[in-house]
Amino acid sequence: MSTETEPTLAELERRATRSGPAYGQDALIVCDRLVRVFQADGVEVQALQGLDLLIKEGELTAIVGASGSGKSTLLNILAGLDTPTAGSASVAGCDLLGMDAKTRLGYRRDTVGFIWQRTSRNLLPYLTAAQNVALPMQLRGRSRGMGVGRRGNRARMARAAELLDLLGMSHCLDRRPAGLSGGEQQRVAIAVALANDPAVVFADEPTGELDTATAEQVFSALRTANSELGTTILVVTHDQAVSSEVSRTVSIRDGRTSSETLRHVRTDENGGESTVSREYTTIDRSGRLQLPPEFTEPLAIRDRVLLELQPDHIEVRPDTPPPV
Ligand SMILES: Nc1ncnc2c1ncn2[C@@H]1O[C@H](COP(=O)(O)OP(=O)(O)OP(=O)(O)O)[C@@H](O)[C@H]1O
Repeated sequence: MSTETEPTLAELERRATRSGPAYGQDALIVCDRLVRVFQADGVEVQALQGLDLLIKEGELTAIVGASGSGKSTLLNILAGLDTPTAGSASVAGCDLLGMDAKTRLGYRRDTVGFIWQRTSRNLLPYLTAAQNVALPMQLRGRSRGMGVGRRGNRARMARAAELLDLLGMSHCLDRRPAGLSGGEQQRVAIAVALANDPAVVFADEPTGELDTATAEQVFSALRTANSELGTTILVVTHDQAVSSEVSRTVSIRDGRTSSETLRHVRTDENGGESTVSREYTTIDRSGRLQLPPEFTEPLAIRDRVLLELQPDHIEVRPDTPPPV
């Protein structure tokens, strides 16, 4: 039997604090070792296998991945529609695991906005574009100080018109969804998602039903919302080409983040602008690194590799027999 006394809770807390800043303390969205296991016909499916993700306030990020990689599972958790089996997730300081039904409702109404792939899920067919945008403000009630009655209604319609104008949709204020193209409907849906000034907007395949040119217009509206209003936006899609539309793309593979592409605009000495993109591989919180098949396959790397620390990089070599 051990003679050592057990550390007190205060001591454990002190040790935890001493180990440095908390994971993701400056991020708006924090996913920490998220696991989601489904049971289907007696078979266990691990949709998320310890997914780590940090998103800072003001970022416009796309999550991409093949079918079945876990994108919808992640989005459902972040949207407050599902809870993880293990791990933790928070959005704008809201702990997504510890919410009761009332808090969850408030979270979905005030903290986050949604754009779904099916336009019919985003807009009510019997309301005009402006009325659709005003509706979430009305449902939120008086808390935002827009007042009640006619004055409140005027204030809501004015804000709806402002948002639609920002997204290049001022010509559609009084049209119902049936009188709008698919791309126009999605741009109105962006205004609806922004109506209550949410901290984050989640978009699930928002351009899935659109052709390439129209999809570009929708992404341009998302970029405007991000740059003009500062709203953090997370788009989930299986379309890898979306990388050219956003500044950060995070790839998911087998329920974990695997790689990232960051893009930024570089200005040369003559004022000319060009876009530079860089690809990164993600290291998870345990130091695990996923080597992409484009790197492992040509070198026949399989079970293990040789690592060598250099002053400014790490060398990764195939496991060849040592020289005799
Ligand atoms: N409710 C569920 N019950 C059982 N298995 C599920 C459930 N939801 C998702 N899965 C499984 O979890 C894995 C991840 O699914 P998910 O829908 O998150 O992937 P995805 O990347 O969004 O795919 P897609 O692009 O096709 O929508 C898949 O193997 C899927 O079959």
